[in-house]
Amino acid sequence: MTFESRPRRSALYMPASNAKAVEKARTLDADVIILDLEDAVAPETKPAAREAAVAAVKAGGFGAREVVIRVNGIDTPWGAEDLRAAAEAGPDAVLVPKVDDAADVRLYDQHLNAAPPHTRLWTMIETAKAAFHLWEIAGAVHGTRLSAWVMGVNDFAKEMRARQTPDRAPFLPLLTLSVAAARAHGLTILDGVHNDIEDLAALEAVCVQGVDFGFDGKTLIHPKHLEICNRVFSPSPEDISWSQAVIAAFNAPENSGKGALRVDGKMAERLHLAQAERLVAVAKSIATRSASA
Ligand SMILES: CC(C)(COP(=O)(O)OP(=O)(O)OC[C@H]1O[C@@H](n2cnc3c(N)ncnc32)[C@H](O)[C@@H]1OP(=O)(O)O)[C@@H](O)C(=O)NCCC(=O)NCCSC(=O)C[C@H](O)C(=O)O
Ligand SMILES: [Mg+2]
Repeated sequence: MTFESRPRRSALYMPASNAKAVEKARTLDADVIILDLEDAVAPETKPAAREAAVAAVKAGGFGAREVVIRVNGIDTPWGAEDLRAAAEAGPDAVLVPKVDDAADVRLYDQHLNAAPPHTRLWTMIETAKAAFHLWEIAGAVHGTRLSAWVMGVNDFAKEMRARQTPDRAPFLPLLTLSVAAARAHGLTILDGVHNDIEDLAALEAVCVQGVDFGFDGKTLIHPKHLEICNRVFSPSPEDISWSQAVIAAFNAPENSGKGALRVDGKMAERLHLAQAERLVAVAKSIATRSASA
């Protein structure tokens, strides 16, 4: 069985113009670093931020962390040059904002023609229009570099004029359908940011909610959020030991040909075996990642 087991529990945004934050990112326990050129950067600083992002990618030093550049939209004064520069720098991925439909994905993909093959296309899901084109946007994975979605709950709330309540009730349909569309097309999907820097209990609650939804990880805006996010999005010791027991049970010769088993007092079917194999693979990649940090 093949599946993406690379950990993407935490993806930390920072303004690419903030040299101190970018330097700090090389030491932080984030699976993904997102060098932002879009909303975190003021218009007058955008060209300098672009240069800084390119220089940071070229300089490297991020270890096992994936490095992503988030560009400005193609309909802005900076988008085309951001895309050209990002393609030339060749980060792990280029994250594009405010995608409305599959045509947008294909357009951005064309702008990355000159990028090296390892550079993937990630898109934000954050517009009201996108909410009605999730299936088509995810389907654009075929024939393009698209490989991941990132939820942009701040922009979505702005467009909807919705309030960001602690239970995120206004966004539950979008979050569920986005995970379903992403899974159906084999995309990685990361949850949106938690804006309150200091309320770590609320952060933990939304991380748990993100895991419950099936997200692979969460985007973050502050290093303080990393420990909680990494912990919550890692398989727990109990999950790992249950998964190992399920794998062992299905591998036992006496169980060959059986579809359903009792494991530690619970029913396990072959669909649980597939889940268990994935969870153990994810746990192994997290352990490998931690050992190399
Ligand atoms: C939100 C912040 C502006 C807060 O900044 P500040 O109050 O200055 O932070 P601290 O003083 O607490 O910082 C302590 C140290 O940590 C470093 N730091 C802070 N934030 C980051 C970061 N994101 N990455 C790396 N390092 C960081 C500081 O440099 C301090 O270091 P030291 O002095 O050595 O102790 C700030 O946190 C920030 O800019 N965050 C990121 C904002 C951002 O990128 N926003 C864009 C993405 S969110 C979004 O747009 C989502 C989506 O599109 C949607 O629509 O929802
Ligand atoms: Mg946004």
